[in-house]
Amino acid sequence: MSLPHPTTTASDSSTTTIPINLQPLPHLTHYLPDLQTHPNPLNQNPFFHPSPLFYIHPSSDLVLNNDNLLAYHRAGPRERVFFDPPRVRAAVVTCGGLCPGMNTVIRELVVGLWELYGVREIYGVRAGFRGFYTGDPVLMDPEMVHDWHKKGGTELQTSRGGFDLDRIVNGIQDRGYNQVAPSSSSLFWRLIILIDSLLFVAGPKPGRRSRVVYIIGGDGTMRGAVKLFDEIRRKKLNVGIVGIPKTVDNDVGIIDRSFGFQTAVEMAQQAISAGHVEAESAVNGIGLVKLMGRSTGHIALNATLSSRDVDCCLIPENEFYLEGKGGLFEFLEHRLKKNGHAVLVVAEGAGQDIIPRTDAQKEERDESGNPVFLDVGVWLKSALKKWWDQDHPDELFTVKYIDPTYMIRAVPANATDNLYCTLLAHSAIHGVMAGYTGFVAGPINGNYAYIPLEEVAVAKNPVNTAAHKWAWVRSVTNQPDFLRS
Ligand SMILES: Nc1ncnc2c1ncn2[C@@H]1O[C@H](COP(=O)(O)OP(=O)(O)OP(=O)(O)O)[C@@H](O)[C@H]1O
Ligand SMILES: O=P(O)(O)OC[C@H]1O[C@](O)(CO)[C@@H](O)[C@@H]1O
Ligand SMILES: [Mg+2]
Repeated sequence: MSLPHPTTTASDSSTTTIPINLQPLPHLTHYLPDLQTHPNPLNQNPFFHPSPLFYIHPSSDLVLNNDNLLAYHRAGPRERVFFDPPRVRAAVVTCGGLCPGMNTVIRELVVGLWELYGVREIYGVRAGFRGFYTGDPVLMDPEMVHDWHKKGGTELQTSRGGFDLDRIVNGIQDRGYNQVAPSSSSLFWRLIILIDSLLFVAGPKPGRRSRVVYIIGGDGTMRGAVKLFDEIRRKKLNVGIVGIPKTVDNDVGIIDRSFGFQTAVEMAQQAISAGHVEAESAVNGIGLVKLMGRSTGHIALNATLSSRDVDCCLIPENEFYLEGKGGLFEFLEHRLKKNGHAVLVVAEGAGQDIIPRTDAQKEERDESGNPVFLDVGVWLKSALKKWWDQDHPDELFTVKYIDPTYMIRAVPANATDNLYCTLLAHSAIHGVMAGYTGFVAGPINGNYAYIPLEEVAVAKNPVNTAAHKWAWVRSVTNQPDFLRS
């Protein structure tokens, strides 16, 4: 199959022919045509000898997305690389909320760059995008990061807001980091790096340093990364930009799922079990568990399916109502009569349209511009009590509200997510080294691919309430569909 053509055709030995649209992927040579290539340093690795099938060849360079029949370049090492590893200066940054596995991705980027490609200058940019123009970067090596995969959070710190494009690009351009890291903080090194920065600004010539920037973050971060990439391309800078999608909510589209999501679902089981125990141990007891999920209910949905203790799962994609026929109160009334207790799981973004709020509350945004939600759990608890007191003033009733919010994301990744993070990091490294830029590394139908950043930044991943998985939830819970008849 010939790859440079965006549209090709694949046919099998039978009669069907499927048109395949190979998504074009930005490459540094698109605006720096004279870049030199080098043999992949993996050829010189003393510990393993790449077999002929080790490198991705044009004939195997394709991952098909079954959902939209688009094809993407396959992730993996290429025979020739567009960076001279000893002259690479890499930066890693983490943005947005926490997610299990962030530290694993950082660790694997450092170890992979160091061990596989021989890169020795790997900087951690502190506290999100703003770290490109404030504070000191940290020089990382395998020894420093060796146990980071066992830690929750991000050792580099993270933040929301602070996306100042000019200052970020200037930060990268003027060497990126205004302070030399500890191991090279002598005046001599400062001078060398200053000269190097001036040469870098002068243009990409053989022997000059190249930058690669690994940006770990969610949908907002990817939108910022697109702007950063566009500006870097406009300025024709020899800087590779790669995004690694991170979102505990699993709200980034195209890829199969985001790292840390499964760990979060696993952690959510503890909250649901506690809600179940509390509910069962009370007369007319309700266990109400709020789980993360700003605009998507994937955590609530998956936690419900795995737990089987849940009577009703409320997600942002499926509007619900409280009173009247087919409403939540009527359903709970039946469940309490039948079982004596009920467990309710609600995603934090659910019901936001029906919670009363002031005009000021409607306008409230966080530093990144995301809407600030009211607490659906607190509101539901109070609404449930009011309803019961009104309809059953003489009967006992208890609502135990459990809000494990940060507990499900501020933990180390589980084994599956750790493996996933490793593959993501290595995929990202191979792609950048091969000269690709402005892309995201991620799995599509189980195969790791390189997807243009622009596509990922706009691709959302809502729960499809018309699809099988939501029908499965409803068959497990038998909850109402909340479609007013
Ligand atoms: N449209 C945008 N353009 C440029 N930068 C953006 C944009 N949206 C968000 N950002 C920046 O991206 C960073 C992270 O964004 P945000 O806080 O929305 O988190 P996120 O990446 O979506 O992660 P998550 O929602 O999973 O926690 C912030 O520094 C924010 O300023
Ligand atoms: O970390 P913060 O700013 O409190 O944001 C919490 C939000 O981050 C997320 O974990 C990821 O977007 C959401 O589920 C949640 O609404
Ligand atoms: Mg987000």
